[in-house]
Amino acid sequence: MLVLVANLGSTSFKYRLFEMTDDGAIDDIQNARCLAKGAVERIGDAQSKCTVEIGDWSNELTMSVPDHGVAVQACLDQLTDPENGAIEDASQVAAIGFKAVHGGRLSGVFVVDDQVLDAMAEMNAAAPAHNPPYIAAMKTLQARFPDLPLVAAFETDFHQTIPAARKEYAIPRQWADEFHIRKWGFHGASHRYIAFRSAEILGRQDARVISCHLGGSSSITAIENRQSVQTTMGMTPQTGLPQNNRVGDFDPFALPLILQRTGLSLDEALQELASKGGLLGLSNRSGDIRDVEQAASEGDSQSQLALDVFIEEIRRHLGGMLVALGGADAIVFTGGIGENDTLVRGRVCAGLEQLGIVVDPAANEGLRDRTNDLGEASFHAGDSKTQLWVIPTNEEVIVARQTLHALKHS
Ligand SMILES: Nc1ncnc2c1ncn2[C@@H]1O[C@H](COP(=O)(O)OP(=O)(O)O)[C@@H](O)[C@H]1O
Ligand SMILES: CC(=O)OP(=O)(O)O
Ligand SMILES: [Mg+2]
Repeated sequence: MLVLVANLGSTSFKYRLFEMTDDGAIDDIQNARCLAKGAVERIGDAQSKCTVEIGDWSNELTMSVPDHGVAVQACLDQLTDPENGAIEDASQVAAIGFKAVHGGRLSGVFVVDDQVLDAMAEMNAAAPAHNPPYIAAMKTLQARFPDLPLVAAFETDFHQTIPAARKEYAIPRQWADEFHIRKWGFHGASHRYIAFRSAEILGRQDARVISCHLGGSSSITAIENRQSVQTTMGMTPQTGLPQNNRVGDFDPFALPLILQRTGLSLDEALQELASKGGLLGLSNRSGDIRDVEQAASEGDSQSQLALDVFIEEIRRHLGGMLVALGGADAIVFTGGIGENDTLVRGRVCAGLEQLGIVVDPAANEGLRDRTNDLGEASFHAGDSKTQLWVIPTNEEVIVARQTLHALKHS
């Protein structure tokens, strides 16, 4: 059975086509053969990088990809390309699984129908960078392939195990009960993959792991017994760490002042916080950490500050996670920044020897030369009580297994 997985990130579009030969459990992450994968980075920029790998054939090109709709179309064209494609036409695919973000009252895995689309649309204002492109992509695909099941695996699902004391806001009770205002948490597919994969690497199911997913969007999750017990994102993916261009944690009582002084409406101010905040707002240059680091190294003080705030926020939350878990067996870095950014990893883990966290700087610097075939490597010193790892995330395999599970059991 072929399952196509679509992952629409805040800055990217990624897809993988899997061949699934079983109907086993969601945690059977080694049991899915990837036939094709592709990605578009820096969506919306003049220069988006598009990569594709199908069997032995691979290609990379730079072009303008203005939005996720164009990216989804390009993926279908690549997959069905008569010369290098993986399939002749989309009817060979049994289902498309989506790494869907916010379903509000719906948290779990669902075959997409009007009710699912309505629940997602109710959350458009809460997840403006994510839900509208997902809904658009789902509607386009529904219209084009009416017989093809679409499955939404919501990111919030993995965080259902967080205890009440760590997910309730201190707000009037009625708002929480009637409007589902609480910390939902996101990046569930990525943190779940890290939970399963780190348990395999550490050889224990009961490990205490801190998963740092740092990318266009970033969040940290504390994991115990392969379950989420604390996370940084809240009611919406705007909260927690500063994101590429979204604000992160912020005091709502600053809003009246902003409205008064700028003359913006509430909607306009929220739109700015969700598109001109984060690394972009702080640096006043770019939401991409590669640009921010480059500018900081050339002496741009605002970019340096953006980097420092990002790192301090990661460390603040890391402290909270370490206390929640009573210490960690491993800290894992993943996502576009976590997997690639030596400087961020080194600074996040620096000076924590008293807590039993000791970096091997040479191992961190030379990590790329030591990875296994999944791109994984550790960078802790021999006397570190906590292991430090880079584990490239594989959100798509989690969604593929969830999709298979939903099809077999719906
Ligand atoms: N080589 C690199 N060094 C540092 N950061 C990188 C590198 N490659 C990608 N990134 C960062 O990763 C981000 C994309 O991460 P990703 O997890 O793919 O994002 P998302 O799914 O949120 O769109 C980019 O915005 C960029 O800042
Ligand atoms: C919250 C979320 O899913 O983030 P992204 O896909 O942008 O990494
Ligand atoms: Mg992502």
